[in-house]
Amino acid sequence: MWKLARVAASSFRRSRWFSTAIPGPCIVHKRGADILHDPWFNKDTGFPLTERDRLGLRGLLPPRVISFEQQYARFMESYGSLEKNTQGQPDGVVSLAKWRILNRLHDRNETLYYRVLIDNIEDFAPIIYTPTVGLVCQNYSGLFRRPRGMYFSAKDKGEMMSMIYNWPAQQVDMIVLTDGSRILGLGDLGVQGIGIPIGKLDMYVAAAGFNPQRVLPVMLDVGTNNQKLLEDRLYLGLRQPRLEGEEYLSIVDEFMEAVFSRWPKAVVQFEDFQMKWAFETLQRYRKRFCMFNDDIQGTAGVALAGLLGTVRAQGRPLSDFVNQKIVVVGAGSAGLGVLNMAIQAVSRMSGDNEGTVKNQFFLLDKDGLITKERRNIDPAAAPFAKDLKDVEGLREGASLVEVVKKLKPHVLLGLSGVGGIFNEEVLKAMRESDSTKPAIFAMSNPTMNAECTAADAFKHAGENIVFASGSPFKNVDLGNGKVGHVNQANNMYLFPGIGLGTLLSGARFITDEMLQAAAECLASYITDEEIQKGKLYPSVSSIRCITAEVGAAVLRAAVAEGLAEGHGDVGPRELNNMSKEETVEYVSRSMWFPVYSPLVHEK
Ligand SMILES: NC(=O)C1=CN([C@@H]2O[C@H](COP(=O)(O)OP(=O)(O)OC[C@H]3O[C@@H](n4cnc5c(N)ncnc54)[C@H](O)[C@@H]3O)[C@@H](O)[C@H]2O)C=CC1
Ligand SMILES: CC(=O)C(=O)O
Ligand SMILES: [Mg+2]
Repeated sequence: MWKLARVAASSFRRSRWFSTAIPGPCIVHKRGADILHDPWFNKDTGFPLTERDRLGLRGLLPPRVISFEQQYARFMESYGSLEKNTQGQPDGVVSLAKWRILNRLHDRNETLYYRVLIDNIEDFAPIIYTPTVGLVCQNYSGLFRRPRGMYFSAKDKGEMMSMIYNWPAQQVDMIVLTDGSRILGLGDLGVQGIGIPIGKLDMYVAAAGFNPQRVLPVMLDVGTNNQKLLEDRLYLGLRQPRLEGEEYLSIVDEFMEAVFSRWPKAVVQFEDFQMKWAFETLQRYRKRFCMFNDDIQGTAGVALAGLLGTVRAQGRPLSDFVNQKIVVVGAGSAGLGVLNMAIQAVSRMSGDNEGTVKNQFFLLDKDGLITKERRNIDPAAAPFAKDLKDVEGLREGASLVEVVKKLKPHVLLGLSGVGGIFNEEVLKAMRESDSTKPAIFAMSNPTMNAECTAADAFKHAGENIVFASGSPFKNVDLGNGKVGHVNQANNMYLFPGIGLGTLLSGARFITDEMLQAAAECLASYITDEEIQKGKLYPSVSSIRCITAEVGAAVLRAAVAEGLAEGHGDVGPRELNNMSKEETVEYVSRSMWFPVYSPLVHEK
């Protein structure tokens, strides 16, 4: 407990780098107890006496004023005690207990909540984001205490244009939307998937400095095909099968029209939609609204940055990327998104057309290697299907182990959602890889759905590998003082910067060039020295700095394309005149940082 409090105090000081010296006032339209019950404004015992007088709070709180620093230390002490008291209990029980204590703070005092989150992001991201958020979604109906975000259901058809005005904030900058149909690797969780937009937006606030008063998590409840949930008496969503076809699309259309009619400058992130709707909605909206699909586009950029890192880890120039044999396991929204972006990168590097560069990529789904012989092939996967003559010795539907043994790939990348499919035999086969430093990316979430554990990867594939996983694993002790470094290949390195850069640019659409700029920025963030230590991504603890760089790269790409219309007082001309460094500085300065602002009441 003592140790945690010490760490907390020092990180508290470190984080002040971001704070403004004198926080500006904040206008509040309520008084008295209503303020104490509003987590956006509540300071708990931290209200100074003068403010208590001004806002009608005198007598509603114990008399002593506790400083922000003291409140912070007190929370961290409680958290430390909880860690101590739950030692030895099952992981799931401990994680949910940690989530509960953080969630209670979130519900009560957002300023303090986001401050502890920012300062301790490496420790808390696994609780508010993957993997614990998966467990929270699975148990959401039982855990539910207070609503957060908005719920639009199939029963709200025709009402959304007015419903959107029920949201209390005047301005919304960032929306994360899900229909709950593919939550991490856990499948259809219906309305319970709301935990994902909430967790993603927590990362937006912590990593990109979005003002929490201007973010909105949204659940589009069109039913669920999860029989267990339909039969669960506590289930909080619509008890009906999912809408399909035009009926489904008309609900999403109505929601998008409603959002952009109230907040024309908002950015919308689509998250955890099942594959058919992920691609369809991206195509349908990306030229009409300012939106992107994180699973397809954010993941692709993070994976590409990691793949370029593996080329550097082999001591080869980036141009050697075109010679890497890459096996992608999982032909869903994430796997296909990665392939599309990687192929664009190779064709840019080689100046070759995309038809020939596809040769180095191999794609498997639940039925094995995808070749042109595949019956009823999904149209989105068809461009990556192999000609049998190009995979001599392999057959349509060849198993993963057959493919790895035959091809000796440089990279094995899993986005299948299936825990443990990189089994001992597959990992041992990677020892014969043609690479001097084979790479294993077990990117599926949450932890139990990872294609392999970090320990198994180093044990079976050898100590010489580079390893990355979607959810965090601890570094692996290889003995003799050696450490197998674990990277977290998760789209959280990019989506906050994509959202922030887009917002500040004022662009009406998110283009491939903006996304590519984000990926290239992340790829170049890591130094050669770090790469030599097996690091492909920077530490999560520096996520605000990374996001500032990524956001600036996205913003500059929008400016270069002539799409930037500016944001607030900063117009297109000012953006155009900013140097690269000035853009990073501008993005950093635009980040909200949690401090108690003086509250001023206005009727
Ligand atoms: N690390 C990260 O940043 C991200 C990770 N993900 C993870 O990727 C996973 C997949 O996501 P989506 O592509 O959206 O799902 P999806 O449902 O669209 O696709 C899953 C794919 O895996 C294939 N598959 C299933 N069983 C298989 C098996 N035994 N062998 C080979 N392939 C198999 C399916 O045929 C399908 O093509 C999820 O677990 C998700 O959490 C997704 C986005 C980002
Ligand atoms: C990280 C993420 O977006 C996913 O697993 O779906
Ligand atoms: Mg996702």
